[in-house]
Amino acid sequence: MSGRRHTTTPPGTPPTARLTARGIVRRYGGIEAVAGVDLVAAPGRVTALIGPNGAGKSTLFDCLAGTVRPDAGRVLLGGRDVTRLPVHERVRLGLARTFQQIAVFPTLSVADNVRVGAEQRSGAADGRTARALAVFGLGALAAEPAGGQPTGVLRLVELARALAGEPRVLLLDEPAAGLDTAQTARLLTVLRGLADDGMALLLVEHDPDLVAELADTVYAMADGRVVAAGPTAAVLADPRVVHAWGR
Ligand SMILES: Nc1ncnc2c1ncn2[C@@H]1O[C@H](COP(=O)(O)OP(=O)(O)OP(=O)(O)O)[C@@H](O)[C@H]1O
Repeated sequence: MSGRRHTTTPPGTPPTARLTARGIVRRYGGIEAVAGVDLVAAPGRVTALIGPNGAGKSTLFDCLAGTVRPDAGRVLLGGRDVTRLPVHERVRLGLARTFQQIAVFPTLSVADNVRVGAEQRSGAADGRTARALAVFGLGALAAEPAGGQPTGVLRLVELARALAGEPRVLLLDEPAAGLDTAQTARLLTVLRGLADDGMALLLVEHDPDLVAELADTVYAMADGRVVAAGPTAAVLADPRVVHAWGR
């Protein structure tokens, strides 16, 4: 996933970037959905955000992606404060995301869905579209309408669309949901490869086996706070995580 020359990333911007959350707070009425969270998603690493339902994972994720504005705290992308930047500006700086609820354009072809991601950057979108389709083995379905595809394929289309913008930081909300065993295996290989090439990956994930296999670093949240953070094996064995996650 090289090809910075194809992007509109501002000149002098390094090809890799760290995503940092500092003291993020987000309230809904009387609830502190996120109650002061620090987090780093580093280049070349897969970072997982885990925790029980209602822990605040999605809210934090949305604060990082730009769809929710935090009440306090800062979001830094490659050292730049993006806290007040809208989603499309963060995308331009190299941030991409996928959604828990699959969001594809059903009337567009598989390829045109992926092209939407490729066109987030200037330059030849054809090449980026073709590469992203190939990464997920979607070439044979390129001309088919997305609307008729099974959930597993749609999940891959969404991932390919995020990848087609050649992001520096990729946020993934339960990326393997709806995938079969073979698709999940392929996904894990692709995601590992992206991290090994220098991308920073942050995923919200409920499946402990997937986290154990893929993540380098884990942040465990409960009640809006990080209750444990560090290397995957240590966090997954932490009694607070076992208790809060109900494992
Ligand atoms: N738009 C909203 N309006 C009101 N309350 C919200 C809103 N979004 C989230 N909350 C509340 O904030 C808290 C954290 O929710 P959030 O969805 O971030 O948790 P989560 O860890 O992502 O849960 P899940 O794993 O079920 O997706 C919950 O108490 C939830 O009800």
